[in-house]
Amino acid sequence: MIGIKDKTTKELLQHAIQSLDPNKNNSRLVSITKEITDTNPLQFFEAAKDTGKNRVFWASTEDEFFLVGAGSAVEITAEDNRFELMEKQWDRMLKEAVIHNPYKVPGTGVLALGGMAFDPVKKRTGLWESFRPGHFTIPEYILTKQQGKCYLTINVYVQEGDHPVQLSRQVQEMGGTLLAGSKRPTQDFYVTAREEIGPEEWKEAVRRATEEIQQGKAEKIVLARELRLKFDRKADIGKIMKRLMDTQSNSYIFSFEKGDDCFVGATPERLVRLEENRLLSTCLAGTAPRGRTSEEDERFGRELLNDEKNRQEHDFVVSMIRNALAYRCTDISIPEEPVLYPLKNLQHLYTPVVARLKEGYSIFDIIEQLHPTPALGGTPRKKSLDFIRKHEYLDRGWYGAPIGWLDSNNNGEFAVAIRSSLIRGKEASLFAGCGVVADSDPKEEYQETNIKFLPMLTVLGE
Ligand SMILES: C=C(O[C@@H]1C=C(C(=O)O)C=C[C@H]1O)C(=O)O
Ligand SMILES: [Mg+2]
Repeated sequence: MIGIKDKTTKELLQHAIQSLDPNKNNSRLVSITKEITDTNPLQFFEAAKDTGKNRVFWASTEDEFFLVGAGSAVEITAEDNRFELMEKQWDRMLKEAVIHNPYKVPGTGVLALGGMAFDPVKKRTGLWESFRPGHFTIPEYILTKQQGKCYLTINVYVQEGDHPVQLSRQVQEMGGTLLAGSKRPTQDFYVTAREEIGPEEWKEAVRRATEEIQQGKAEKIVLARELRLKFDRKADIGKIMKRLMDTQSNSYIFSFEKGDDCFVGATPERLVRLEENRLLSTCLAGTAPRGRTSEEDERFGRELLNDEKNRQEHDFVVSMIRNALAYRCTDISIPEEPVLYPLKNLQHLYTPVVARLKEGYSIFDIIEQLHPTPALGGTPRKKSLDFIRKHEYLDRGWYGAPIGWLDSNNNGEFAVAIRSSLIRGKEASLFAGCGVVADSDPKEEYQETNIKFLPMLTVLGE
């Protein structure tokens, strides 16, 4: 990794191209970050559509933190053994990279955004054909907005024979186009059909899961189902992101676009945040609706906090995360009791986790260790995954899996991709699941998934 101070784009590119070793790997990433004037992330996202580039959007609404990426400078992908292979590709790429980033702000500089399949073992269907079991993109252009300040990062993969003057003009022009925003009006679209996939079969699977749990074969199994929508025209992703931003607070709002397919959502569930060695994780499980009045809302909240079944769902997550972090972290701090985590359509039990990551471990190690937590898989992990593979009538794809970003300064954040939908042109698949424990009632769990569909359903026009 080479760091250079105060150079122009042209000079940096020139330097990088000249430094290529023709006898070795004759290409490398050049990454240049500049602070820019205030820029609207959604406008940048829209402008990127006009350029025909694939886009990625990430917002942590709580911190007013935004990342918007356009295009792709480097792709990191893996099928099997994905954590190790992706980390190797990331490290190798960074070693060769020329990075000009004087700011060191989390989420600037060389940054990979992406995600992975929930279960690389389960047989895939055509639904998720555009999404690999592990896939990160280092976008060509990244807008970072953090604490009111905006940064533009340009990532270029330079090769021998590249012309620095031309290349510099080209990337600066494109940067300007993206920062100028889009004049194109967003497009309305309407739901024309709605289909729940196998609701009766799903309830039956829940019943079976409770049986297995009562027989002591597992303690918790999370089962998910799908709801399909059809639209009168292609769904406008920019419009969906805007609506999610307007309606879903306390969430991570995301979109990963691959051609006509796009995975979008607003998830409240942090898996891990790393700032150098300071680690945060979250236990989020146990659900109640929001009340119509503040009295009703408080009553639902109180009942949730005291409900044995929901507390059980939650506690499995807390103990698993505690154990998973034990070897890799010090100073682990977890409160004894959960608190409420209110969202627009529902409320959850929430326990925050704070720790320090030990030297020698990376965010990849932590994700590998944590995924899937009992919030999305179950307890014990292997037993619950076996049950899901056998009885869940759904290709989860990236639903329920870690999605997020990491940068070259050991910062990163990953969330669990729930409250989400895969948009495929004029169609959408929505996903929602429930933690099934010994005394789960299939009808009630079914109702719980109905509420969990709401954040996406409402922004898709239902
Ligand atoms: C599986 C989902 O959510 C998970 C299940 C919960 C529950 O059953 O109480 C609550 C939050 C998440 O851990 C989902 O939203 O699809
Ligand atoms: Mg539940």
